[in-house]
Amino acid sequence: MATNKTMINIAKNGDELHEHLSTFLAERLQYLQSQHGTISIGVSGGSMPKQFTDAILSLGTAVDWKRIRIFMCDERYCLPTHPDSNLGAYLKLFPRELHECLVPVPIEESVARSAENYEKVLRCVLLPEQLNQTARFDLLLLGVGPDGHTCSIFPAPERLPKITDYNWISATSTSPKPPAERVTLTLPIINMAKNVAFIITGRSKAAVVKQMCLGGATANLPATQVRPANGKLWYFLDADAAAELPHDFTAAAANAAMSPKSIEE
Ligand SMILES: O=C1O[C@H](COP(=O)(O)O)[C@@H](O)[C@H](O)[C@H]1O
Repeated sequence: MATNKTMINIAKNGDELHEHLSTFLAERLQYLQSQHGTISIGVSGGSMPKQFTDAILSLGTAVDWKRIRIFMCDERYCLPTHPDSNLGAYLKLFPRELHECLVPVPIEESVARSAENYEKVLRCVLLPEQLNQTARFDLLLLGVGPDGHTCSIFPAPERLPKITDYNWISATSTSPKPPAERVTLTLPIINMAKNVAFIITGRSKAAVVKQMCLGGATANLPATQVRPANGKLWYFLDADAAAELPHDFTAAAANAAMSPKSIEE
């Protein structure tokens, strides 16, 4: 269910979605860069690499790249050179001088070992001095599949065993969406993030979006379980993804100015 921490943006088309996303990133990064330390951003794969890259690169020198670390919210168990690699998609789109901002998921001898070592990377970068704290990402950008998966958390999450010390990262070898082997953030660390933004486009997502915005959380639709405990939640939708929202809901949201609009429960 949308809460009063939920902001909804519905774009008429791809250009407007780009504008919404660029404005959001500019505002969030301006705030985060006024704070101290590294800025940790998690990004997703699929359709997001181009959306995110176009938006953040459009901000030019407003981005303090030397403080930014971009993590994969999930990764397919393959090398960055493989066409399935989420990191590989960003490496192709980011200018070479910014590649050092991209934090790879270690691809080890097994997908479980990759998950274990990725959690160690997170502990070192996100919490160098507070190892027993839960890592709080500054910003997570999530996609959603038509089946309600987000990151690589698919329906029937028993696929995701606790395999790492802190359970911030898990792995699956039975992803129903190829490739089968993946590493992923878990819901506990997702829901500790300070800011979470879904970027969802396409008519195939409309039913899931309706459940995410108007229905309750259910394990059958993992994206509905993303409810940042002390963070803010944004939805960046195109008209197709918002097609099953009530007309007045859509109208109200669509009338919003560029800035996000609080939607009361
Ligand atoms: O396989 C994946 O799918 C989801 C959704 O992708 P989309 O192209 O439908 O937006 C993506 O968020 C995730 O990172 C990826 O591994």
